[in-house]
Amino acid sequence: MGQGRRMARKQAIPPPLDESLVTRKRKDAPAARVEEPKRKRRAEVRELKAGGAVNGGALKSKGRPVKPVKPTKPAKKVVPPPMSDDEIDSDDATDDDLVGVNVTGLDALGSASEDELDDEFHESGSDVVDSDTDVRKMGMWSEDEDDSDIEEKLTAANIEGLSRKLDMQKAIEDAEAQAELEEAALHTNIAGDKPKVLDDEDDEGKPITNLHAQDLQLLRTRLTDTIRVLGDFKNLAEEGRSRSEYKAQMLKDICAYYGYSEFLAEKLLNLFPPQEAFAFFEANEQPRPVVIRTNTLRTHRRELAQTLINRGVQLEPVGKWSKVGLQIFESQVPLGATPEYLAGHYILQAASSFLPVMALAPQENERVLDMAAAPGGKTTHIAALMKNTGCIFANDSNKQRAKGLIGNIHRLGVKNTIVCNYSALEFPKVMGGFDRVLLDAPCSGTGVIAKDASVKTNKTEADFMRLPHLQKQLILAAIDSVDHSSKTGGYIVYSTCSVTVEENEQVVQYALNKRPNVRLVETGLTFGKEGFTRYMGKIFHPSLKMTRRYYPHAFNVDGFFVAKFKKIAVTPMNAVGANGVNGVSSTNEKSSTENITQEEYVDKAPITEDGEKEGSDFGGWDEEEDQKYIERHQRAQLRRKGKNPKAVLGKAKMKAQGPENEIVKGSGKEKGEK
Ligand SMILES: C[S@@+](CC[C@H](N)C(=O)[O-])C[C@H]1O[C@@H](n2cnc3c(N)ncnc32)[C@H](O)[C@@H]1O
Repeated sequence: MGQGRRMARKQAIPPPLDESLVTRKRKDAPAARVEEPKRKRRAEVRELKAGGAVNGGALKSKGRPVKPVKPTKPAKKVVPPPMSDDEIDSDDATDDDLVGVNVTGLDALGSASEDELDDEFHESGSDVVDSDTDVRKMGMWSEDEDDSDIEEKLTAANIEGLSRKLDMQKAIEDAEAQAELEEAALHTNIAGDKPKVLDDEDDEGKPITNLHAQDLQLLRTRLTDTIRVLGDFKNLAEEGRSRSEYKAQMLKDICAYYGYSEFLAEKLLNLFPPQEAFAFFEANEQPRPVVIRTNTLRTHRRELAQTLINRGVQLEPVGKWSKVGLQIFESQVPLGATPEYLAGHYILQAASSFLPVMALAPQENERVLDMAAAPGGKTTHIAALMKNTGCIFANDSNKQRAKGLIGNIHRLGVKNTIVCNYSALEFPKVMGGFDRVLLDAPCSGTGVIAKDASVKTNKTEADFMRLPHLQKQLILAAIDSVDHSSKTGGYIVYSTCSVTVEENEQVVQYALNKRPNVRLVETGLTFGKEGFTRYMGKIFHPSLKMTRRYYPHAFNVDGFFVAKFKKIAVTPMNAVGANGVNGVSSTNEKSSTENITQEEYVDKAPITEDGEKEGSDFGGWDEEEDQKYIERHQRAQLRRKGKNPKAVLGKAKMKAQGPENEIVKGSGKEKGEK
């Protein structure tokens, strides 16, 4: 996605990322987005009022039918969100994405008027900006306060103005919504007992082809009516109409209204009950909150927050689940060009991108492989959690993207990482024996449609054959690269920014089938929906419950999937290179893992959030550990040359220890003696 699309979107004040909506059962689909239809309806009404004809042609299923709603007041002096450093994780990402930051000339972040902003800034300024010394004296975030204190104080420090604004906004929105509902009830059949779902033909029986703004609103009404009927079919369905008729109608309307290809719309629709599907499609029309991740190799979150607040950034902690994320509400400075950004104190990173790394829970001094690493959002997070110790191999098959990865590694002060440029399929032949492996796989990007709307139409059936095939081969390579006997690890995390079952549960099931030496384990993540154990006639291993799904409508984060495996034995010889076409067990098939008892494996190394660090800003090297590796390498080299490592290295060691040692420990000959 180029910058243009992103820049064209105004970032309204987003709701906070909500991990409180933890739902263990898919059926408990949250009604969290009940507000959404209202919002959309309001947007349309505003368009209609403004006389803005919405592109009727879009209803012929081209592109997005609803133009982005312009803010009512022009936004001034506010700087928009730059693209995330890790933006568009899908493999379709272009080099533009690697630039990752937006320095100048961007649209406004938020739609508040200058006056409003001035007020807020003054407000926060009186608390924070102008009284820097006071704040520091008070210790906005003292070393010993607990997390909740920290979050409360951060919020209190800059959010007062914001919350007043939100209150006002909410009051206005509520009033508008009420008026609209009343207006809508007059025009539509919503108020009726049994909604008569609209036909595709006009009164004269001719097909309605060229729909305009009003039609679009009617289309939306039909969509919501259809969903209502599907939610209570027995009582609300019209006589003689079947459930599948209503479903087909819903699919058609989703394609027309949101601009999806029928192929993809159906795939996504099948993931949810109708009401939740609607919430998902709606959420894909809204940008996700802008989030930055504090680079704890360089700074603390509280210091970073303080500095950014002083620069006019309105922010708050991303949620209790992360100690390093900050959600940005508004900014008067370009977030991709602040001195702190350039000094590597933070990286722009979607909140959901934190999750795979948190699940991986890398430990200090481990050897970690990041198989598909560019542009490095997750690699640099791993490095921070490892406090720059141990060794990370950050691999990406795309050389251009690997350059962006190197850039981020340098900017963020990562010093324990080696970048390599192989197809990850070549692992473990290139290298194996890792304590942990992250496979953030190339995917279709159906979780990030809000960022890249082209996904709506450019994904074909071929993509959903090609990508899962690649993902399945990659996951086997990831498993085979891990050292099952690692004292601290032996874990593999598989993640995608897609929500399709083909790219997630089916890939995981394939891995379980082909590698009986791995088990799924809990991700350790505190929120997220359970992965599917059944889907459209397919049955997956019950442990798939331990995988986690993230949706924009449920948690206000990008769509994501995270699975964590523990490798418990070497890969059996007969499993190596196993190349089944489809590892998914159908209702009739028995999974090869079904008969294996599911022992419980718990990653004893907990997710060590990197909010607090001790010692130097740059972690440090473990000299002793390094020495061991250097010596091992030297010994191997000497042996290859046909020399006796003991003799050569022993001599060198004595020399290094100084003349006294040479005399004492030597062969009795003093230095210089022949
Ligand atoms: C989802 S993105 C990775 C994002 C990255 N983990 C981050 O957090 O910044 C997927 C990456 O996989 C890379 N890729 C695609 N096929 C690959 C392969 N066969 N081996 C290694 N990398 C591959 C793409 O170049 C792309 O950079």
